[in-house]
Amino acid sequence: MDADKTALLTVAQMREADERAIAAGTPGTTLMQHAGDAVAQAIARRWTPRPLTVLCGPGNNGGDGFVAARLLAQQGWPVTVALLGDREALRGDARFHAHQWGGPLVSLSPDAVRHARLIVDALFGAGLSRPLPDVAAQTLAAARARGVPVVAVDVPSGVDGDTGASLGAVGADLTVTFFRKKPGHLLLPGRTLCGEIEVADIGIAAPALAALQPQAHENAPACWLPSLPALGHGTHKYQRGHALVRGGYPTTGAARLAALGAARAGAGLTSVAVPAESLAIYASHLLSVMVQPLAQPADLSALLEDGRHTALLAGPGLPDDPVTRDAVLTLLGTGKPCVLDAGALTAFRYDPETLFRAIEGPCVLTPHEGEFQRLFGMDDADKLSRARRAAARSGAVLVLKGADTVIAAPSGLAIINANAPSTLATAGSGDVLAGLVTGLLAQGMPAFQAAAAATWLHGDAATQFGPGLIADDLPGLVPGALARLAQHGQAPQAEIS
Ligand SMILES: NC(=O)C1=CN([C@@H]2O[C@H](COP(=O)(O)OP(=O)(O)OC[C@H]3O[C@@H](n4cnc5c(N)ncnc54)[C@H](O)[C@@H]3O)[C@@H](O)[C@H]2O)[C@@H](O)CC1
Ligand SMILES: [K+]
Repeated sequence: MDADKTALLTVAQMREADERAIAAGTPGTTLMQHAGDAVAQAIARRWTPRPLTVLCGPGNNGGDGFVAARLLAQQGWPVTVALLGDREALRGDARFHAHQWGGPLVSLSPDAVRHARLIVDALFGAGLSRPLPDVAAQTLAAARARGVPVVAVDVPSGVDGDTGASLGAVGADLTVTFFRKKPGHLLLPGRTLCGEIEVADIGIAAPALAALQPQAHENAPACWLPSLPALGHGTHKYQRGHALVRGGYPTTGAARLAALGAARAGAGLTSVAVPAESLAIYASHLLSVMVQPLAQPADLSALLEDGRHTALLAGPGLPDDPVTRDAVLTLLGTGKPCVLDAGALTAFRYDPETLFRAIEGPCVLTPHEGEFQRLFGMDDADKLSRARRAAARSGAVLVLKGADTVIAAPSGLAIINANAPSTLATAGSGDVLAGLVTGLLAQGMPAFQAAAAATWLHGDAATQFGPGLIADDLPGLVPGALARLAQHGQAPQAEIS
C-alpha cells in the first residue's frame, strides 16, 4: 500500500478531481457511467437478483443511480427508479443518464419501497449542506424499518462528507464511494452510518491526487512505516532510547500501564519517577521498568540533569494540581520530546496559554473529549477542525481520542484512525496509548508519525484480543501488532508530508 491510497479528499477536492479528469479528456458522462457501474458490480457481488428500488436525487448522485439501475436491469434484476423531483428538471450528465433509463419510474415516497428487497440510495452525495428533505428521510426510514438492505452511493444521503455530521441521514449497509474516501466516511456518526465502505476507481488518474495536496489521511502503516524505528544487528539498548514516565501516588496503575506501553513500543530503557512513598508499590509490579524515587517534587529536575532520557511522559495518574503543573513545565523545559495526557493537561485548564508557551520541542497531547474541552474550550466545530485548530494553537501534535481518533499536526496535516475496536473503551487504555507514543518518540520517531503509529498499534493490539479486553492486556499484545506490520510489505518510498 502506498500513502496515496490513504488520502482523504474534502468535498471540494473531490469536485476538483472530477473537473481535472474531465479537463484531461474523460467526459463527465463517462465518470458517471463508471460510478454507476461500480455500484452495480458491488451489488451483484453481494446479492442475487431481487426486487430493487433505486432512489435517485436531483443532482449527479442521482445520475449514478440511473446508471446502476440500467446496468442491473440489463442483468435481469427487477428494478424501479423512484425519483425526487422531475426528470425534466435534471441537468448535465445526470440528465443524460436519466434519459437512458427506460424502465419503471415513480415519484419518491415511502410507498415506492414497499415491495423492494434491496434499496440503492442515490439521493444526495457528500456535498449536501442542508437537511435531507422530509420525503427522502421518510422513504429511507421506511426501507430501514422493514430491514431491507440499503446500498448508499458516495455517502448515505444526509452525511456531510467533510465532517461526518448527519443532516438527517438514515444509514446504509454498504457505501460505495469514488476515487478516495472523504473524512465523513471515518468521522462519527458518518462512519457508523456508512456500514461497509468500498472505494471504487472511476477512471480519475492517480497523479491528479498530488495536485490536490490532500491534508488528511486514513491511518495505515503506509502513513508512518518508513520512520518506524528498526532494529539492526548489534543494536545496543542505549541506541533504542530511554523513556521516562512521571508516576503519581496514590493512583499508580496508570503510570505503570504507560511505562509498559513505552517498553513494549521498543524503548531500550524505561523509567518511572515516582513519589518516594510509593516506591514499593511501583517496584513490586515492574520488573523491566526502572523505578526512581523522588523525595521532593524538585528532584525531577535533578533526575533530568542526567540527560540520557530521550522522551518524557506526564499525566497518567497525576492530579491536576500545581505540583503536576510544575512537573510538566520542568519536562517541557528540557526541550526533549514530551507526551502530555490526563492530569498533565487538565492542570492547565485555567491557564492553557502557560502550557502552550512552554511547548517548544516535539510534543504530543493526548486528550479525550473532556480533557480537550477543558483545555481548548467548547466549540461546535467538527472533530477534524477542532483537532487541527488545537494543534496550531498549542504547537503540539494533537491526538484527539475516541472511536474516530484524529491526529493533527500544527501544519494542518491530519490522520483519522478507523482501526479502533470498541473494546478499547476500558479504563487505562489511554494510559497505554500515551506510553506507546512515548516509547516511539524515545527511539527518535517524529512526533506526528509516532502519534499515528501508536494509535494504530493500540487498535491493532486490541483487535487481536476480542471481548473481555482490559488495559492490563494491551502492552502484551503490542508485539503481535508490531509483527503484523510485516504483512504490510515493503516500506513505501515516501510517507505523507
Ligand atoms: N462528474 C462528476 O462530478 C461526478 C459526480 N459523481 C456523483 O455526483 C455526486 C455529486 O453530485 P452533485 O454535486 O450534483 O450533488 P448531489 O447529487 O448531492 O445533488 C445536489 C443537488 O441537489 C440540490 N440540493 C441540495 N440539497 C438539497 C435539498 N435539501 N433539497 C433539494 N435539493 C437539494 C442541489 O441544488 C443540487 O442540485 C457525487 O456524490 C457522485 O455520486 C459521480 O458520478 C462521478 C462523477
Ligand atoms: K447517497
